[in-house]
Amino acid sequence: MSKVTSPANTTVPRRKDVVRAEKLQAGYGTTAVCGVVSFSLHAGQALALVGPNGAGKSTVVKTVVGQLEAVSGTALINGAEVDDRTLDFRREVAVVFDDDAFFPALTVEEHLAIVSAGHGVQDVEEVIASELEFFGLAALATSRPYNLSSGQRRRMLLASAFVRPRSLLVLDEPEQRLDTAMRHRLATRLRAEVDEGLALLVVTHDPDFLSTVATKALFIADTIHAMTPAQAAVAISSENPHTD
Ligand SMILES: Nc1ncnc2c1ncn2[C@@H]1O[C@H](COP(=O)(O)OP(=O)(O)OP(=O)(O)O)[C@@H](O)[C@H]1O
Repeated sequence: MSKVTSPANTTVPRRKDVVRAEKLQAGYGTTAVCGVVSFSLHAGQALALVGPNGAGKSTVVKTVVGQLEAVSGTALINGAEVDDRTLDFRREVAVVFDDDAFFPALTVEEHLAIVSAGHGVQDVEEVIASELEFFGLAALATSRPYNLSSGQRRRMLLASAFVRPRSLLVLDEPEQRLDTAMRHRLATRLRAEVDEGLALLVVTHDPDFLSTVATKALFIADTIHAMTPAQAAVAISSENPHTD
C-alpha cells in the first residue's frame, strides 16, 4: 500500500458521483423506514439529510456506507457497489456515527494514532498534535475515554476522521454534544474541505451547521424532498417543511 504523508494532501481529484443512490429503500429486513431515495454526491459537494426524529436519516446513511443491507435499490461509492471490507472503501471513506465504539484502555492520542497509522499516514505525531489542538483535546491527550465528558468523547471520535485520508466523509449528527464554538469551528472547516474537493454526507438537526456546510439537502420522510440548504435550514428550524 502506498504511503501518504498527511491527510491534508489526500483529497482526490474531482470526479463524478462519489456516492450514487438509485431508488434506494433503506430499512430493516424487508420493512422500509422512509421513502425511496435517489441522489448523487460529487467531490466538492456536501449533502445534508434532514428530517424529524425517526424519519430514517441514520438508516439511509448506514445503508449507503454498507452497514445495513438495502431493502431494495442500490448505493454505489465511486461507481462500485458498497463493500466496507474493501481496501478502497476503507482508504477513501471516513465514517463517524454517534454509537461509535472506543477502547476503554487506550488514551485519546492512542486512539488517534491507531487510526492514523492504520491508514498509512507517515507523520502521525504531527497530524495527531494538529487535530488534538483543533478539537481542543491537547490537554487530554493521555486521558482515557471514560474520563472524558460526553462532548470530549464526541470530539475524539470526530478527530479520528481527520487524522486519516478521506475523499468521502460521512457524519451522523456531528453537532451532537458539541458546544457552540466547536460546532462553528467544525462547520467552517468542513465547508473549507468541501470547497477543496471533499464529498460530505451529513445528517444534521442544526440549521446553522447546515447553512454553513451543505451545498444541497434532502428532507427525509415518507416521501423525499430535494431542497436547497436555505430551504432545509428553514424546514428544520420550523419542523414543518410543507407550509410553503
Ligand atoms: N435496529 C433497528 N431495527 C429496527 N428498526 C430500527 C432500528 N434502528 C432504528 N429503527 C427504526 O427505524 C426508523 C428510522 O430510524 P433512524 O435512526 O434512521 O431515524 P433518524 O431519522 O436518524 O432519527 P433521529 O433524528 O432521531 O436520529 C425509526 O422508526 C426507528 O425506530
